Amino acid sequence: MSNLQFDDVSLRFAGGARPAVNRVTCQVSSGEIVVILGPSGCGKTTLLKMVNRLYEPTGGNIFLDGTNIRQLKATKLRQQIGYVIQQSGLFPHMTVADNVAVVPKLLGWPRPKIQARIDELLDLVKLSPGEFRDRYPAQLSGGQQQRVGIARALAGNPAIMLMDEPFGAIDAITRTALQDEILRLQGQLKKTILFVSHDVEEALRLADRILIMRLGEVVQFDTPFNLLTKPADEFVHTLLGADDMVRQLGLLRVSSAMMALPPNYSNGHNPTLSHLDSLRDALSLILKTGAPALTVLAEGNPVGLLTLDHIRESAVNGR
Ligand SMILES: Nc1ncnc2c1ncn2[C@@H]1O[C@H](COP(=O)(O)OP(=O)(O)OP(=O)(O)O)[C@@H](O)[C@H]1O
Repeated sequence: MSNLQFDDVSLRFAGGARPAVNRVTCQVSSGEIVVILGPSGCGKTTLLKMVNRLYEPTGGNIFLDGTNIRQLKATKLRQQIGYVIQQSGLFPHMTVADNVAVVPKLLGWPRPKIQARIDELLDLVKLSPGEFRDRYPAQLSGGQQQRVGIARALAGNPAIMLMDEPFGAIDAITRTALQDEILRLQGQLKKTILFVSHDVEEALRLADRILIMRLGEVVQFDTPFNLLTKPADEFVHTLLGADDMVRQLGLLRVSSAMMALPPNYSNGHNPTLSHLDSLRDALSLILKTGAPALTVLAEGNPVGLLTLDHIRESAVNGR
C-alpha cells in the first residue's frame, strides 16, 4: 500500500524565468503505473525528483500515504522508494551482486538474507545469478545493466518505484522486451510506479494512467483509452498521434476496451487472448478465426469479453 498525493506542487529554480513545475495537483493510487509524458523540458524529471526529495518544492506539498514527506527524513524516505535512471547508475567498481545489495546493507539485513535476496532479484529480472552475480557493470549489455538497475531498485522491497526514462538509451527491440518485463513484474509485485518517458508508445503500453505535462503544468491525467478518445486539447491530440487509427489499435491494451464477463458466463468456444495484448492483436484474431467474440484472460483466468463492436468503438471514438 502506497499512494502519493501532489497538492499544488511547484518548483521554481533560482534564476528560472518560470517555474519548472507549476501547481501540480494529482493523486497516484497504490499499485498504479503512472507515466509522466511530455516534451523535453516540461518538468517531468523535476516532478519525479521531488518525490524522493532530491529536489524540494518551492510551493505545495507531497503526501505519501497521507504523511507530508517534508516530515520524513530524506534518507529514510529514499529507502522506501526504488529509483531507476537512464544510465542505470550502477557503481562501476562494484559487482552486480554488490550493486543489488546496496540498500539491504544500508537497512542492516543479515548477510544470508542479503545473499538470498540478490539471487531472488536476479532471477526475477531474468539474469541467471550463477552467470551474472560476479560481473562488473562494464561486462553487461545496456539492457542487462537496466535489469540490474531494476533489481537494485527493488532490493529493499520499496512500495514505490520512480523510473526516469529507464529505457531511453536502449535499442527499440530490447526496450520493448524490458517494457514487457515491467508489466510482468508489476503483475507480481503491484508497486506504485511513477515512470518518466517522452516516448508516446512506451507511455501507452505501460501506463494505467498518463500524466501529460507541458511547460511545467499538467494538461491531462487520464487512462490511455480516455486520452486517445477524449484528448483535452489539440496539444494532447497531436502528442498522442490520435489520428492514426491502426497505430492506435496497436497501442491500446485489450483491457481498455473489453466488457466485464456476464454473471452467467461459461467458458464457451471463444478464442482467447491476454489482457495485455493490443486491440490490433484482437482484431487480427477476430478476422482470422471469424469468431464473434474473444475471451480475455489474465493470468490464465477469463476476465472479460471483446467483440468487433468494442474494437470499432475504440477506433471510431479515437478519431
Ligand atoms: N537543477 C536545475 N537548475 C535550474 N534549472 C533546472 C534544473 N533542472 C532542470 N531545470 C530546468 O527546469 C525545466 C524542467 O526540466 P526537467 O529536467 O524537469 O524537464 P524534463 O521534462 O524531464 O525534460 P527531458 O525530457 O529533456 O529530460 C527545464 O527548463 C530545465 O532547464
